[in-house]
Amino acid sequence: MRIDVLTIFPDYLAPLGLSLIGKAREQGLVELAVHDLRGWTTDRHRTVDDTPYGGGPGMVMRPEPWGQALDAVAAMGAPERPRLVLPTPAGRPFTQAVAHEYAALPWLVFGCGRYEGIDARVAEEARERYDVDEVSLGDYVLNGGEVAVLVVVEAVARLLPGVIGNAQSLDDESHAAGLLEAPAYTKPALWRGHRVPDVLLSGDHARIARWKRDEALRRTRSVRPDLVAALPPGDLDRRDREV
Ligand SMILES: Nc1ccccc1-c1cnco1
Repeated sequence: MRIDVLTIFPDYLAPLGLSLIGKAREQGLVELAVHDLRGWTTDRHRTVDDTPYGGGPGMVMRPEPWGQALDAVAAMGAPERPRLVLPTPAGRPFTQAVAHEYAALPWLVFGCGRYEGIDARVAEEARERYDVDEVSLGDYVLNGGEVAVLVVVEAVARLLPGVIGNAQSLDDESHAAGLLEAPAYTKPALWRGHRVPDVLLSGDHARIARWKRDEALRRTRSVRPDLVAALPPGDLDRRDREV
């Protein structure tokens, strides 16, 4: 997978060179390039923002540098047509399902907005050369898209074959099968008066699997009833409904 990131703060993306992603890059599973948007400005002050039409506080990112930058990046991998991912509070929710969707794509280009956002015509015009996707990580406000890109890249890259050592662990994680994962424990069996649930020390794999399923359901019902409601009807058996 090829990943390009456009930002006015390239150093913010430095963590993508560490551990998991760093290893994926060494293994040639991910090819990453971070581009400074100011490289496509033409004035002495390398201006990327301006006052908003219609008034209002703050500044908006100018369309010209974005247009030039997106032209240049699209040309780097032509004739492939990349997915342009624009993190924004006004986007569709980024979920594990979207992470899987992205992991199946050959080329992701991320555009990091700052200030009050990017001139709306940029996403509109980019549709000529990109499949454009505006995504939100949640209902809160960040100062820019860079941290959102770090989250999305990690969530996607770890799904690529060979990046995570034990692919099995991907199946048991929260959101993997639409439920939150069961509580996890390790040694010692007794810690400050708190014991590990006996079933986990029983060696009875069928009972352990059932306990994990029950706990996952119980936990999901408690903190994310919306996930239980969204499960396909066939996913919950009669016993599940009694948990
Ligand atoms: N608040 C933001 C500001 C700039 C770019 C993305 C966001 C964002 C993405 N998901 C939630 O917020």
